[in-house]
Amino acid sequence: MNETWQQITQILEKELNPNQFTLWIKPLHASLNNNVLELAAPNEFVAAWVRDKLTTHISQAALQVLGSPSTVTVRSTPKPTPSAPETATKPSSAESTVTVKAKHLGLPLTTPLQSTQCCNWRHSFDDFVVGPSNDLAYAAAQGVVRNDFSPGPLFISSSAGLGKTHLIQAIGHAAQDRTRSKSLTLRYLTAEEFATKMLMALNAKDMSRFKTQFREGIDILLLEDIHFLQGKAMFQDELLSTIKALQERGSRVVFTSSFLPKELSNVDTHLVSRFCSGFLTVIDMPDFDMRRRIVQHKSRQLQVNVPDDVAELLAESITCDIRQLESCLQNLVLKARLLNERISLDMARDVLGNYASQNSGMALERIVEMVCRTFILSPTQLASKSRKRNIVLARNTAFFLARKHTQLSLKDIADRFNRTHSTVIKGITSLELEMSKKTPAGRQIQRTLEQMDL
Ligand SMILES: Nc1ncnc2c1ncn2[C@@H]1O[C@H](COP(=O)(O)OP(=O)(O)OP(=O)(O)O)[C@@H](O)[C@H]1O
Repeated sequence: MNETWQQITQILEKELNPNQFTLWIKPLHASLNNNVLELAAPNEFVAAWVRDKLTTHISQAALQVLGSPSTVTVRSTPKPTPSAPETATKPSSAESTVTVKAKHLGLPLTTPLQSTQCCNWRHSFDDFVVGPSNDLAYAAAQGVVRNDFSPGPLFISSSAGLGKTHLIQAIGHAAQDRTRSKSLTLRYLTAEEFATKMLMALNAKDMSRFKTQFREGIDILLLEDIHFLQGKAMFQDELLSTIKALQERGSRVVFTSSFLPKELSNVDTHLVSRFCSGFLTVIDMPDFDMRRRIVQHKSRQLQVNVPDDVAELLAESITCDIRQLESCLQNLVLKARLLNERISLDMARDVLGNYASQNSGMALERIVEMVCRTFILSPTQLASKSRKRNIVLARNTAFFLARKHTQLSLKDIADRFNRTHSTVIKGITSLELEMSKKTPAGRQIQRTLEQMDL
């Protein structure tokens, strides 16, 4: 195994930045059993970080070396935590197909792109901090699990990093636990993967199997990022038929989206009407108290004691994105551990310096100024009709930030840039798609967004 692991680490060394490689990959020990790459980390903190951030990289490197997909598990050596969650990332490159007993009622099983076990959910209801901005979404998600909810779909919408994936995974996690002894087939994938699977079925002239699998074999369908299907009529038609069939057989359907159904453009009106036929819920920006509780909750998960004044500073500074709040806390804890020092306000200020300071009531002009400075453009170029790649990317970034950091409606943003409302939605969707695929371009966009000093 040593030689195989060495080859895998050589690939990772080229892909990751040197700090990441030294901090997270070098301390790992590996063994390979029955196609499971078992990694041992020196402590739970490193294990959790690797699990959360690097499993996809490691799986891909292992695939290159081994020639076949393997499951990656990460545990800490001194104190193994059997209940620690494994890799259940948003299914950006892999679909989770969970079949509990009575496998698909005798229907053929699909082969997941990556082997994921039924307990590989990364998020649960227990990890979710509830407050005024998300209590309705939380209650609705629990209603889906208890099956005491209206038969229509649940539609969860929010801007980036506010907990959609967390909640939809919590539904999968809880539904699976709850129905362990019964027959239940649960499917979790992104809208983009739905489209890809459909294309593959079309190419293989095997649509009847695709239809059977999606329309007849599923008890709970969890479909992420439904807005990715805007403008894709063929997939929308198929999804509409799928939803109708699932609802007729009493299955539950949950969607996440960055936009409300009424905001979606180029989506069939019948499909929009289906989205609206159940329960629509929006997750808003968390208030200060909730952000502080999230920091405290995540600190307990990381088994560290973060002083109240530090928790308050982080909660005051990062206001619009829980993903960034979490990442900042993890960096702070890491720094304290590496330096073997106590977490202090000074250290927190230092770490916060690497993050965009945020202000939820920010003016659009400030966003335009920052985007222009970052992309080296003038405001006129930004608002121009140019389709040059760099200008389009800058414009989409401005749309995304305006949506996230201002109270402006999509129409207001469109007017400001002399564009239509659907162009703004298309621009935001295209940026999110790149980021969700974690392509080099997507990662670059993510980094740019994090570092923009708004
Ligand atoms: N209420 C919450 N309590 C605890 N953690 C949360 C909460 N909301 C979000 N998070 C955490 O914030 C991070 C980002 O959340 P998540 O991935 O669910 O966002 P999202 O809305 O799906 O974003 P995107 O649209 O970019 O995919 C996750 O690590 C998640 O666990």
